[in-house]
Amino acid sequence: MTEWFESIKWDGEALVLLDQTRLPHEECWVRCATVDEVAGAISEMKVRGAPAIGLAAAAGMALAAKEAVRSGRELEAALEQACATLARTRPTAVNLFWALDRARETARSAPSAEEAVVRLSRLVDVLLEEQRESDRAIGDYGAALLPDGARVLTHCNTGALATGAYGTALGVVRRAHELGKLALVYVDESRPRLQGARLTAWELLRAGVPFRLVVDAAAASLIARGLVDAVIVGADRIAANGDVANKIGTLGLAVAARHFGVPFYVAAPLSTFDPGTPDGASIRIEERNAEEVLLVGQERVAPEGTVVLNPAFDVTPAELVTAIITDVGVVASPVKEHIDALLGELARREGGRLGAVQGAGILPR
Ligand SMILES: CSC[C@H]1O[C@H](OP(=O)(O)O)[C@H](O)[C@@H]1O
Repeated sequence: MTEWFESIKWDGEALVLLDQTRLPHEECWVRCATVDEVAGAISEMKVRGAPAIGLAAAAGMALAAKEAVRSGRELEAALEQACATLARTRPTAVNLFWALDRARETARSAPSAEEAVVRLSRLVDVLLEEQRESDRAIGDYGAALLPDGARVLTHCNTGALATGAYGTALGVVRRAHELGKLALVYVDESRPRLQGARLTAWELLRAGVPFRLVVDAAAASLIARGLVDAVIVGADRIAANGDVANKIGTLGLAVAARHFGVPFYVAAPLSTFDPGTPDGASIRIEERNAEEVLLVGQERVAPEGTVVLNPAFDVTPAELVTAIITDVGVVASPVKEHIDALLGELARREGGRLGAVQGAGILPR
C-alpha cells in the first residue's frame, strides 16, 4: 500500500486532527491538548471512524496522565475520570473501549506516574503503527478476494480518515486499484452526515480511484441491475457471533446483496471484534441529534414540529455476511461458525486476557 496522507498526528504534547467536519471544502487542523478537547472532537465527529476514535481516546488518556503529573493529582483517579469522559463520547465503536483498556493496562504497568506518562505517550505511537500494519494486511487480504475489473459499492467512510492509517474497506479498494483490479467504486453518500459524499469522495479523488457518488437509495438498484461485483463496508463493532454494527444503511445493502447473489464483505481489524458482546441485539446503537436529519447543510428541510429518529448505526446479522476481512486473515462463511478461530487469535494477541478459543475457518496469513 503506497504512502497516504496523515489525518491524525501525535507529538506527545497534543493530538492534532484533520477536522473531518470541515472537509472536503476546508483542510483545517485542530489541536487537542486536553482530554476534554479530545472528547469534544470525538463527540462532534471532528475525528470519526472506529479505529480513529480509538487512537484519539488513547491520546486523551496520555494527555490526562501528563496533566495529573503536572498538577500533582493522583494518577489512578485522574485516569479513571478521563476514561469515563472518553467512554461517554460515542457508545457503538468498540475500538474506543479497546483503546481505553490498552491505555489503562499500560498505565498500570508503569512503576511510577512519570513513567506512566512516558508509556502512554509511546502507546499512541504504537497504536498508530499497529493500525498502519493492520490496514495494509486488510488491504492485501481484501484485494485478493476481488475479481479483475471489480466494480465495488461501499458505504460511509472507511479510509485513512476513519483509521488514521490507510483505511479498512476503502483500504481494500485502494489496494485493488494499486493492483489494477478495480474498475469502479460506487460511493453511497451516507446520509445524514454524508461521510461518503464529503470524505470518501475526497479520499478517492486524492488517490485517483474512479468512482461514482450515488444517493443511498440508489444502492439496491445498482446491485439489482448487476452493476456491482461486491459490496464492502467497515464495522464499528462485531459481536461474538459475527453480527456487525456499522453505519446506518449497511443492513439494507446486505439484504440486497444476499437477494441478488452479490458478495457482502466486512473489513475490520481485530480491535473491532468484541467477544464480550454475544450478539448484535446486545450492541448499543448511538442515537444522534435531530438536527443531523432536519438539516441538509445549514438549510432546514423538514417543517417545524417534525420529530426525528436518528440511529447512527444498524446491525447486520452474521448470516448475511459473506466474509470478514481482518488483519490476520479472512473469516469465511459461515462467519458464525468460523469466528472462534479469530477470537482465539485476538485472545493470543491480548495476552490471553479473553481466554483462548479453538475454532476453524480462518484462512492463515
Ligand atoms: C473503519 S471504521 C469506519 C466506520 O465508522 C463510521 O461511523 P462514523 O462515521 O459514525 O464514525 C462507519 O460506521 C464506518 O463504517
